[in-house]
Amino acid sequence: MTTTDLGSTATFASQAVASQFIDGQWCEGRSDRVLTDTNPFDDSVVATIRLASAEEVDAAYTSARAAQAEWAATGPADRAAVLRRAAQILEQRRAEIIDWLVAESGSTRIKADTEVSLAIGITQEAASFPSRVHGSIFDSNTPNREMRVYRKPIGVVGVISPWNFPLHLSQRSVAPALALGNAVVIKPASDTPVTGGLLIARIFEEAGLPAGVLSVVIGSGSEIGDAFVEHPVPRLISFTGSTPVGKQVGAVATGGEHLKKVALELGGNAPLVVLDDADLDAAVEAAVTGSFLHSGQICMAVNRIIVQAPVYDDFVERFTRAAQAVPYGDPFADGTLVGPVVNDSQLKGLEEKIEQARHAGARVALGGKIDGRVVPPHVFVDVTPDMEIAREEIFGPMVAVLRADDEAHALELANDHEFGLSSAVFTQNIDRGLQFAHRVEAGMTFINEMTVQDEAHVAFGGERNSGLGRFNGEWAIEEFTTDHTIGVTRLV
Ligand SMILES: NC(=O)C1=CN([C@@H]2O[C@H](COP(=O)(O)OP(=O)(O)OC[C@H]3O[C@@H](n4cnc5c(N)ncnc54)[C@H](OP(=O)(O)O)[C@@H]3O)[C@@H](O)[C@H]2O)C=CC1
Ligand SMILES: O=C(O)c1ccc(O)c(O)c1
Repeated sequence: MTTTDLGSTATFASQAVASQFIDGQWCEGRSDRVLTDTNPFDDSVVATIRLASAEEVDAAYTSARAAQAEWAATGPADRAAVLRRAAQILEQRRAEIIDWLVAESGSTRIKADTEVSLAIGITQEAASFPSRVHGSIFDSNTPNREMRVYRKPIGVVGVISPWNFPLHLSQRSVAPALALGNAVVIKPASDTPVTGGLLIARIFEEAGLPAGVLSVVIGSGSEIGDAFVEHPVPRLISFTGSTPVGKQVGAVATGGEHLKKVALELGGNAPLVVLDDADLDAAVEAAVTGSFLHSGQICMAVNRIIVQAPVYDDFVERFTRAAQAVPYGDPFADGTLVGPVVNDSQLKGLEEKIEQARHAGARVALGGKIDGRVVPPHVFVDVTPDMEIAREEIFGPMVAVLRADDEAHALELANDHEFGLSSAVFTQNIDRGLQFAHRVEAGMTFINEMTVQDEAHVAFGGERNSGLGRFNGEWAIEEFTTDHTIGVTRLV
């Protein structure tokens, strides 16, 4: 049972949130479709929301454009104060937010608590941005002229977020964009309209963000997605989700009538490499958490464990034993690491992956009976790189273990996929680890740590089909601002 009544009243911070939030108003959508938002563990209804039509998308962007100039002109200290208040409110309402994340997205309490901390971290980091933005002045080759480069907000940012870390993966675009003087419209995933957007609206409403600067439209990507992306107002679309949809969003954003920037954080297929001099206890612990936290529904999750031959059998035995002890089931229960997957579509995909892996000849070192949407941790060993379980993003509580003949073969296996987001290598020789890490084709590589890492002041993002751009810290300042060169000539 949750400690917060999340029935059809669907409230957060004493505000009914089962609606659209446009230009500072909580209002009904005008689509003829109603979204029934359900708990993936027990199918209980957590909210019912009439969806937005393209008209609401237009109203949200129009109000954002109208409000943005005044918000950008707000002093840096005042903008920073709103972000700091939002971080305080996130902390004050941590328990209620955790209940919402568990009920709406099937998050375990451990993961939900981590996600609230991540969202607070990026909000606090964003609060430092207003005073960190600066321009440059250059001497000119033209007499009596000065060349000035002003760093300005982009204008209006459209944020499309996924269901796996709905609060944080919206907030890590929304908070920096707002802090830097932009206005924002969020379209959260249909599985998580409240934790992916409407909670954020309520938090910034309470923090004193002026009306219109932030709006949230609830609608399905297939119905309003193109209208949301190709609208003339947004100057940047910040998308987090699958690679196929991300490519589609990128094509619409750059191929439509109104060209705009895109920031894409897409899929992953993280390798965790165990070299022959690794601390196996550390490698096992990191591989378990990295593979099974949030049922593996993380873009940085360990999908492949690549183990150098001399330690392969020992690692497989220890890892399988540790995976067997992973608590799975009711996400409300303290200690659960593996709760339900988010919806039947994801469940079907995982059932197919299990069959494909068995059929391809992978040995099932650990499995179990699926109960509802709870998939027990699965470990496939003796996997070869040609198998789909090694090539495709898994996004579930399962992992493939591959044997490497030597270090060079381990690197070849680690890079043998289309993605390039996160990765890890275990060795007790740091210089060996660094040399290996530099040759991994990824945006992030961790030596002697699991692959799921995110620090608000450090570059986050991927290479190849894992996306375009970086989040966090100075990289977010770059992403959510633009340069305006102004030449100043004094007539003599
Ligand atoms: N890198 C990451 O962090 C994540 C990766 N994934 C990957 O995506 C797969 C499926 O997850 P899912 O959530 O369905 O991811 P999707 O990529 O399908 O959805 C992500 C977001 O994009 C929206 N969207 C869908 N179609 C369009 C469109 N044509 N134009 C604009 N926006 C659109 C979705 O809205 P709606 O929900 O209404 O469809 C959602 O808000 C997972 O199996 C995993 O591989 C998923 C989540 C996070
Ligand atoms: O894309 C993701 O799955 C994901 C999850 C957690 C994070 O902190 C993050 O930056 C990305």
